[in-house]
Amino acid sequence: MIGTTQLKSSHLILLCIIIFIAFLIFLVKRKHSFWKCQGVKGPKPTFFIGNTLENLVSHLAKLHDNYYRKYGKIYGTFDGLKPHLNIGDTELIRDICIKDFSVFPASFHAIYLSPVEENFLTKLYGPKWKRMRSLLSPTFTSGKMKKMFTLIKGCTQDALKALEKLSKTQSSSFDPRKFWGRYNMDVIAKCCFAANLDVYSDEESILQQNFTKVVTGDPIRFLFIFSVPEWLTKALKISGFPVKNIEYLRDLTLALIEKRKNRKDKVEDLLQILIDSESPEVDDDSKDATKVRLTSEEIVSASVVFLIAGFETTSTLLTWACYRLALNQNVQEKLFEEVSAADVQNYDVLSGLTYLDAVINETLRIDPPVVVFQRTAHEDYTLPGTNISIPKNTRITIPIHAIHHDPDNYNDPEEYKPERFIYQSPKPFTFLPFGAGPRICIGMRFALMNAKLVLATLVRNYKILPTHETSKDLKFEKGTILLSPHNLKMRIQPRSG
Ligand code: HEM
Repeated sequence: MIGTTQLKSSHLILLCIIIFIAFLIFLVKRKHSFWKCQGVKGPKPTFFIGNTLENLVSHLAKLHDNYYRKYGKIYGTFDGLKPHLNIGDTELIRDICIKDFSVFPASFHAIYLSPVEENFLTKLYGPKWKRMRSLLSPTFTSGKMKKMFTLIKGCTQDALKALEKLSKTQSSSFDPRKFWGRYNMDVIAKCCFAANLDVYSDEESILQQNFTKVVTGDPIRFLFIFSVPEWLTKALKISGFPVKNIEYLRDLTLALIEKRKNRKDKVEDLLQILIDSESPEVDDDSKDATKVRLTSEEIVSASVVFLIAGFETTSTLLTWACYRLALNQNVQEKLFEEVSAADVQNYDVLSGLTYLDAVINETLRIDPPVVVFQRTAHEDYTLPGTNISIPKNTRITIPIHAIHHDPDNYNDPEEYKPERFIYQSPKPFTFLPFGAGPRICIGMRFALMNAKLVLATLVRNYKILPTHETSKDLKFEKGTILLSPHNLKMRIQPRSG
């Protein structure tokens, strides 16, 4: 009798477990049929985790290039159970980034944020973003860029000295990624933190170590945040960047701000521009704009975000420019002709060099340093001209690399041809290295000025050459949204002597 009762209750438990598992499978399958039901193609999601794993095991550029080729300009993926839409259609990109910006005001999704990160421009949206963006935008006008040009010229001269040393070594071979990383750290340390670092020495100062930790980040942590549901990162309090190192930079900047307040002579750097910055406050309820300044804490956040957003992006651009010039000696010679006949140390002359501009643009097209950018829907939305509807909080990815390599957008997209930027302009929303719309990269002008100056200086003085180790079929670093080449080597040869 007892035996039969036990058997019955164990059967009941087993039945409950089976029903529960069946219900779970049904629920997951239903969630994962979201795109199929709307006729949107895409890679098959893995049970429960969706397409998150692919982000970890392959590089984002290659992954999206494959999806784009296979499924077309609109494809659906899943972050866990959450639908994620990927859009390469230029009309829809315009709608999302500009026309319906109010529906898509945020870029990378805000998750758990440490106090300094809370004011990062990249993370803000709505009125807070509007205010911060309008306070920071005047920092990058051409007048301000001209003022900072002298400071960057100093960094370029130091880079030239380091290259001279390098060219005297037997192999004169170097890792461009490492070299441009050092150069760019020097630029940002001088412009944002008034710091003189000995970047070309092998010993790292404590400040440099902190910079390195903040900019290198942790790819696994980043991808985790990028891919998993928001509640999980919030619950685990996983912030995007190493808090201890960010706090070190905060204390340094706060001390600098105090010091600057008591100084009569002004230094022409980004930090000073931020301290001096004034702009009409954006107040949706009032038509009377009042002048406000950035608070010290906001200046700290701006300096740190400029370091994070500007450091590896610009050095990646310079790395690819060297690679493409080394493999395309005819392009390099044409560039040499232009820059050797011009006073590249003059801001206006440099800005007017058409071939240099085309070389930089073609490098940004073929090897965009940032391979995707994102928006998040803050309301339910139906994509114009389609029957595709997305719920509030859906993330949208714009696959920059895939768009730049689409033969519908560029003839012979795999060929490196700077001329294509001289004789015609790209079709709207097909050239997106700095994103698009009101959230377009705020540091674009600074990055271009910096990259043009140092590249022109390099090409005037040295020939960039491949080594036997320079592969034509490079591998990329995984776990990053940057297009970082893996294990790249290059050689330089002085032009004179
Ligand atoms: C070649 C160099 C660079 C590239 C390729 C690049 C690319 C990008 C891209 C793709 C975005 C996203 C735009 C969007 O969502 O529409 C972005 C945003 C941003 N970038 Fe850059 N960037 C570069 C250099 C810099 C520099 C030098 C700085 C600062 C000094 C900077 C600061 C920022 C900031 C603060 C944002 C966020 C803007 C906002 O959300 O309002 N970037 N960048």
